[in-house]
Amino acid sequence: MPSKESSSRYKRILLKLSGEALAGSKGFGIDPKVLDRMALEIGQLVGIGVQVGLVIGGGNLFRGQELSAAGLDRVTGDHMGMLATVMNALAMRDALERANIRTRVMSAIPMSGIVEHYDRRTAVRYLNQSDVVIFSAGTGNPFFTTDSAACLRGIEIDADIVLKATNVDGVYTADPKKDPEARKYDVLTYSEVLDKQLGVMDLTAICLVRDQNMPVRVFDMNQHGSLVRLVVGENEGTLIVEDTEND
Ligand SMILES: Nc1ncnc2c1ncn2[C@@H]1O[C@H](COP(=O)(O)OP(=O)(O)O)[C@@H](O)[C@H]1O
Ligand SMILES: O=c1ccn([C@@H]2O[C@H](COP(=O)(O)OP(=O)(O)O)[C@@H](O)[C@H]2O)c(=O)[nH]1
Repeated sequence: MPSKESSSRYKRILLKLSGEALAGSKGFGIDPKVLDRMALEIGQLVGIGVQVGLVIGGGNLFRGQELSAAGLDRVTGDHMGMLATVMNALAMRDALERANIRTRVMSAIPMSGIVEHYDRRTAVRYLNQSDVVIFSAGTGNPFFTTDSAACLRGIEIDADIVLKATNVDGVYTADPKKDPEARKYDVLTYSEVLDKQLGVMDLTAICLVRDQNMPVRVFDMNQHGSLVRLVVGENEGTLIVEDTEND
């Protein structure tokens, strides 16, 4: 294994995992095999000295918008979605701890006896002692997404980059699942994402990272080893930054 500090281009990252990614091929719920593989890859980062903050979505269990379309009150649906992210966080903590990786779960919604309430200074202290910190319950507010939560927490903890692990291998000129002609970008600016309405991340999240100049990389974590490869400097996925000239 490479020596600490030497091989990583980042000291601290915020990794966003979609809830769907945890469901594996089943499409719903949590696949323990997927959790174990992700824990392994996250453990490799900790092993080379990277501090890891994690935000996990809830789409494998509940999404407020979908529940609302089915007739539920939207805010109630969003509360259910946020609670789903706490369940995913508990499952991920379990997998990480089984792999001997010290892990903390914090929640934006107080949940005494189950997880700690989110506190930025405490989170940074944990990260500095190499604990993985999972930020659950999104932003704590309805009408937001876990992409926004990931960008928010990434900015708050002063991460070097927000890494969005999703089910496509980057940002394309159009949705690659619908347009076979779509071409992948290696790098693009926040303004291009907004102007071209590239739908890989919600606009609230993109505006937040643009305003704080926080780089984002979108990549496919289903490709084994992609997380470690990009952290050690390989060109995985698509980088979104302020100015593509200076990258
Ligand atoms: N221009 C685009 N480039 C890449 N993916 C896109 C684009 N437009 C839409 N998508 C879709 O965005 C999806 C990923 O975003 P999202 O569903 O928010 O991810 P997650 O559930 O991982 O948060 C992909 O499944 C992809 O089909
Ligand atoms: O700050 C937040 C984050 C999430 N959610 C709710 O939690 C659900 C699950 O999150 P998301 O859809 O972002 O999960 P992912 O698509 O990443 O699995 C969302 O649909 C919302 O209903 C919310 O209300 N506020």
